Amino acid sequence: MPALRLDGVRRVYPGGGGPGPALDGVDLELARGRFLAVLGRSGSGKSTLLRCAAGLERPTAGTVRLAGTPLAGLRPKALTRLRRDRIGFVFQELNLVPSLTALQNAALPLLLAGADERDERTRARALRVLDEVGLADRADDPPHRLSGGQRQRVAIARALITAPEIVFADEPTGALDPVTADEVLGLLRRAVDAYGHTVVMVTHDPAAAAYADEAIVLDRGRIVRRLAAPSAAGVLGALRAVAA
Ligand SMILES: Nc1ncnc2c1ncn2[C@@H]1O[C@H](COP(=O)(O)OP(=O)(O)OP(=O)(O)O)[C@@H](O)[C@H]1O
Repeated sequence: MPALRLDGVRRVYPGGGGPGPALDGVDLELARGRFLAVLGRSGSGKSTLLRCAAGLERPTAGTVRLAGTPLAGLRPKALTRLRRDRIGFVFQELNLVPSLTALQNAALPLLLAGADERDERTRARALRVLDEVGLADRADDPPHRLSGGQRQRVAIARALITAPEIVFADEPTGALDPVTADEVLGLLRRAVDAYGHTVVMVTHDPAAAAYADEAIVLDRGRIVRRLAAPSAAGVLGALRAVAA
């Protein structure tokens, strides 16, 4: 069963948006343990695709299935629970909580689900994911004592802590210098290779897309290119072809 499946997904913003639908009949299947990059020009529908796939927005038509579960059939509470327990998010707007330590930030999804912060198991799980991202020694530091790349690594630890079915990342390296971006991408790659996670990442950067197993290019809400084992040059060529 695929980790994610979209059939005929369409998203129209009533009274808003560009000239056509934000998503215009997207079919997509992503197997478990795969890393997908989503590219396309500004306004092509990347973030809308991510939000619909992650159950943050309901498509106007079509179906989204997460590990076989159709999201449309879920009541709001069940959808919230699914998002909390089975999906990891690395979104730029979902920043870390400044008053919490790295460890507490990483543990946040467990704490929100009712876990006790003083519980040794909660602490151990948070330490384990911080260790996975190479930050176990910074567990007690608040975000302001960490660099941008380290903060992004804490955000990845937080996304991984529930062992989610799928991780959605929206421009996870957009604000990072190339070397730090490379580290963060390497980490996402390792999460897939070493721990079997499934990752969907929106990016503008062909070099970032080269870390993925597959890449898709959107144009006006449609998938217009699919690349297997994408190279940076191949992705750039596909983006140029779409722009032409
Ligand atoms: N909340 C909204 N209300 C109205 N229109 C929207 C909304 N969100 C997105 N749109 C429109 O839908 C289309 C796709 O937007 P989307 O944000 O998915 O593009 P994107 O490819 O992620 O762009 P960018 O690279 O600039 O982030 C655009 O025409 C946008 O104006």
